[in-house]
Amino acid sequence: MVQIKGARNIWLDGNKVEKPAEHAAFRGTFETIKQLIKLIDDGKVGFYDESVQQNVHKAFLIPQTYEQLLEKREAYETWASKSYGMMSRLSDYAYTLITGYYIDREQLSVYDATFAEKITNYFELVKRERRLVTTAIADPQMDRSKPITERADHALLRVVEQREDGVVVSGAKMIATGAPYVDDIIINTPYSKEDGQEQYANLFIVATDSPGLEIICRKSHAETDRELYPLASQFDEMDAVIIFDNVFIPNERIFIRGHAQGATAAHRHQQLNMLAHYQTVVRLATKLKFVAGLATAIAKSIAVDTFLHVQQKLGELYMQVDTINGLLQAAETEGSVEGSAYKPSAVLLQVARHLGTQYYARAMSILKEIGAGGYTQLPSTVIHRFEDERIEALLHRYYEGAATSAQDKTALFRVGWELVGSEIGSRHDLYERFYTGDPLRIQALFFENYDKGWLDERLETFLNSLTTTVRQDVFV
Ligand SMILES: Cc1cc2nc3c(=O)[nH]c(=O)nc-3n(C[C@H](O)[C@H](O)[C@H](O)COP(=O)(O)OP(=O)(O)OC[C@H]3O[C@@H](n4cnc5c(N)ncnc54)[C@H](O)[C@@H]3O)c2cc1C
Repeated sequence: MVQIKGARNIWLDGNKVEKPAEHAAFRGTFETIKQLIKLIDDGKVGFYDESVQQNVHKAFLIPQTYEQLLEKREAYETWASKSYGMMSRLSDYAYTLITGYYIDREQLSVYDATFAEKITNYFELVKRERRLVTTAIADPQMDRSKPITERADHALLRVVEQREDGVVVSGAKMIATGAPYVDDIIINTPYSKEDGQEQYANLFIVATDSPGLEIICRKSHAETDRELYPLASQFDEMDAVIIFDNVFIPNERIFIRGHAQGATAAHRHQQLNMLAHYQTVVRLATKLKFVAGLATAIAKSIAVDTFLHVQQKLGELYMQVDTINGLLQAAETEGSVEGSAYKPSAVLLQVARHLGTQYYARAMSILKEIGAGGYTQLPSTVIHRFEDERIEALLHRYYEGAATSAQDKTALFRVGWELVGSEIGSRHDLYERFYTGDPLRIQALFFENYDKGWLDERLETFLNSLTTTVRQDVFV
C-alpha cells in the first residue's frame, strides 16, 4: 500500500486544506503520484539498495559507468512518460540533488564539518522512508534592483534565533512546485553571500509538517473530469510560495549553517549538478516528443499534413526532439568519471536545457498554427453526453475529421487546447521558460564560464597567416 502523507498547512482559495488527498484540487495528482511510486518496485525505475534493504528510485544510483548512466535514463524516461513529461518535480529531480550532495560530501564538508555525516544520514532516510521532496531557491519578487544588504529585512529568508538544537527561520521562498504533495523541501539561497550575511547563508531541508511552515498555493488548475481534461485531471503539480513564520529547523537538517561561501558553493553545486540536469533533459525530451506526436495526430485528423508549410512545422518539431535526444546521447558518451561517479558532459546538457526554454514556446506556437480554430470549435462537453440523440447524430457528422471519427478528433483537439489555451497550458509555457532559472542570465553565465580557448586559437592562426610578407604579396 503506497502512503503519501502530503504537507500540513496548505492554503488554497483562502482556506486551509485539511485533507488534500480528498480535495478536488489535489486528488487526481495524489493518485498519479501513487501510481508512480509503485514503479519504484519495478526494475526499470528502481534498484535494490542493500543499505535500506528495499528498492529505491534509480535517481539515487551513483553511476560508475556509462551503462549505469543509461540505466538512470531508462528510469527517468519511464517515470516521465507516465505523465507525458508534464510533471517534472515529482521528487526524481530533488533525489538527484541529494545524491549529488552525497557524492561530493567530503568537498562540501570544508564549509561545515557536519555536512558529510548529515547528508549521509538524510540520504539513507529519504530512501528508507520513500520521502517525497521538492526544492525552493528564489526569494520573493519584491525589489530585485537592490543588493542583499539594502533589501528589506523580510525580503530574504533568514535566521531569527540561534538555538543549541537548531535555528529558527523566517521569510519566504518562491516557487516550490509540488509542495502540497511532498514531505520535505530543499531550501537554499540563490545569491552569492559575503561575510557578514551569515543569517541568510544556510542550506537545509525542511519537513513540510513543521509548525509555522505555510504553503500558499496558486489557483488550482486541476479538473476532475478525466474525459474532458485528460491533462489537468491528472497532472497539475501545483506551485506554491513557502512562508516560514518562525520555523524551527533541527540541527540534523541543517547541512550548511551560517557560512557565506558554503551557501554559495552549495547553490553552485545545484546549478552545475550534471546528474540533476540529466534528469531534467530526459524529462524535457519526453514532453517534446508528446507535443510532436499530438501535433502530428491533429494535423492528420484534418488532413492539413498535406500542405507544405504544415509539413515544415511538423518537421521542425521532430528536429526539436532529435536535437535534444542527440545532445543527451552526446552528453552520455562524452561523460567521464569524476570523483566516484560517471557524469554526463555538463556543457551539452546546459545547451539542451537552454534550448528547451525556447523550444517549448515555439512548439506551442506551432500547435496553435496547425490546429487553428479547431480548438475553439470544441463543444463544451464530449459528444456522447448530449442528451438529445438528434443533436448527438448531427455532432458526429459535423465534427468528423478527414479519416477520423468526431469522437476521436474532438478528443485530440481537447488535449491540444489544454496545452495551448488552458490555464494549465499557460503555466507549462511559463514553467519551461523559467524552471531552470532566468534564461537571460543563464545564457550570459554560459558566456562567462565557456571555455573560449579554441576561439582564440582559430583567430590567432588566421591572424598569424597574414604576415607582413603575405600582405605585401597581396597588395603590391
Ligand atoms: C511554473 C514555475 C515553477 C517553478 N518551480 C520552481 C521550483 O520548484 N523550485 C525552484 O527553486 N524554483 C522554481 N521556479 C522559480 C524559478 O527558479 C524562477 O522563476 C526563476 O529563477 C526566475 O526568477 P523569478 O521568477 O524570480 O524572476 P526574476 O528574477 O524576478 O526576473 C524577472 C525579470 O527581470 C529580469 N531580471 C531580474 N533580475 C535581474 C538581474 N539581476 N539582471 C538582469 N535581469 C534581471 C529577468 O531577466 C526577468 O526578465 C519556478 C518557476 C515557474 C515559473
